[in-house]
Amino acid sequence: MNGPNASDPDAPKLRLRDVRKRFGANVVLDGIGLDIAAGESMVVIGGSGTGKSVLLKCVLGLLRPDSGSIEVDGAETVGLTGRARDRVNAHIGMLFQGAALFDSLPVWENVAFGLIQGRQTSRFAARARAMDCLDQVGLRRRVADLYPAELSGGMQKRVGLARAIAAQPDIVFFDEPTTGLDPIMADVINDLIVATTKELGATALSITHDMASATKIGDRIAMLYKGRLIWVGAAKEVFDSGNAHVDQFVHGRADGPITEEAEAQAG
Ligand SMILES: Nc1ncnc2c1ncn2[C@@H]1O[C@H](COP(=O)(O)OP(=O)(O)OP(=O)(O)O)[C@@H](O)[C@H]1O
Repeated sequence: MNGPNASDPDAPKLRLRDVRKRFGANVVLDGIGLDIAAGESMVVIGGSGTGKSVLLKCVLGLLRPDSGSIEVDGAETVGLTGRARDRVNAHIGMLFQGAALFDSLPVWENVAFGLIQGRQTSRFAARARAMDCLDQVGLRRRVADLYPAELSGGMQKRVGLARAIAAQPDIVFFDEPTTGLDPIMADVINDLIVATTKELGATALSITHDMASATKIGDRIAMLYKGRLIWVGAAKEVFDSGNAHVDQFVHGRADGPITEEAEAQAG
């Protein structure tokens, strides 16, 4: 599937350049640069409140960076509004933290929501596509007519994943996809994320602080700390990065430079 501007086939799928965002005195993103190749899976890790969600919202256009550039398929997206923004976001699927399903709609309509709303797909065709997606995430067809409240947390995540892939996006965002799941269910969801994005040939951008998830779904990992990406490398090298901050974070150690700097700042 072509992106919103397929004129530059050599451009990375996503390119961030010197992206900055502050809220008053709180500098959250302090010059983020990152290229994500087509078909690549990039995971951004970082502690609570480091700005992972702000970064994702900037790429989606829900927040406008103060400065910097965010290109999709070589075309600038910062500042796009209305239909131009919708055209970019039509290429993006999103699995929200907590799945964010509509309680009042049955499962299949949750999955088909974007197809029916944005793309004028008939309800008949949308239901058929929803059924295929539910199959892909391992949910039985009888789940289609249940309501989200009738499902376990793991099943709700599967429905959220089915919705994220329903429109066959070429970019998929995963916002803390394993939060709230037990380790076994988290691993099932990680496997499904890998399988479904591969099947689509999609580019993936995920944010998480779950290292098991990051190393399973990421080709590369970037660590966000104090507004900057302090390390970007192959996922398999993250436990051996040679960076003391990354080391403390990925091993979950109470002691280390992150704690020392936080204490110095507080006191
Ligand atoms: N709309 C907003 N207005 C003001 N401040 C905001 C806004 N959105 C985020 N922030 C601030 O930006 C910082 C980063 O928040 P963000 O939610 O991106 O962190 P995070 O890394 O996603 O954290 P977590 O892992 O806990 O979800 C926080 O200090 C937060 O208070």
